[in-house]
Amino acid sequence: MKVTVHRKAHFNAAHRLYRKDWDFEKNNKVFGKCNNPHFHGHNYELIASVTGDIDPETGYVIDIKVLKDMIKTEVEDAFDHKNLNEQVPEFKDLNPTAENISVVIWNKLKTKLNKNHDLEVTLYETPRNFVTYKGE
Ligand SMILES: Nc1nc2c(c(=O)[nH]1)N=C([C@H](O)[C@H](O)COP(=O)(O)OP(=O)(O)OP(=O)(O)O)CN2
Ligand SMILES: [Zn+2]
Repeated sequence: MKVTVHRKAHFNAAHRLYRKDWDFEKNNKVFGKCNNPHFHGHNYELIASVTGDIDPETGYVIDIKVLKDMIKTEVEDAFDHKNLNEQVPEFKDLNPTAENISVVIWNKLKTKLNKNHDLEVTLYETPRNFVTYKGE
């Protein structure tokens, strides 16, 4: 019997969507206003969903406090109030789209979870734009 535990979190971050190997015109054509060199920000909302068996002793799939602390260390402390392109090493050569941010978050959290836990990340870039990634 598998149960999924969800934890919400949020962070504010700035980014610019562009490729360093494309000129400004091509970046503008593909990424539009998101290519603004002065960057822009989003209030990202994250849902980390951990699936596993209920431990018969504790009744937990995972202690939510543990998940909360993990998200704080791996995501909030690393991304909150940062310029993703310039201050977060994972995006030095990786466009910080919602898709890529979700994969980076998934990789960071997955290494901290028990092997028998499955993880799905849902990342809202805006209230209407969101992505999901579960490591497949
Ligand atoms: N597939 C993706 N498409 C876009 C991404 C992304 O990460 N993945 N990101 C962006 C920009 O970050 C952009 O800033 C999105 O915000 P916004 O322009 O506010 O979004 P909308 O135009 O959809 O706003 P609405 O108010 O919902 O119309 C663009 N594309
Ligand atoms: Zn954006």
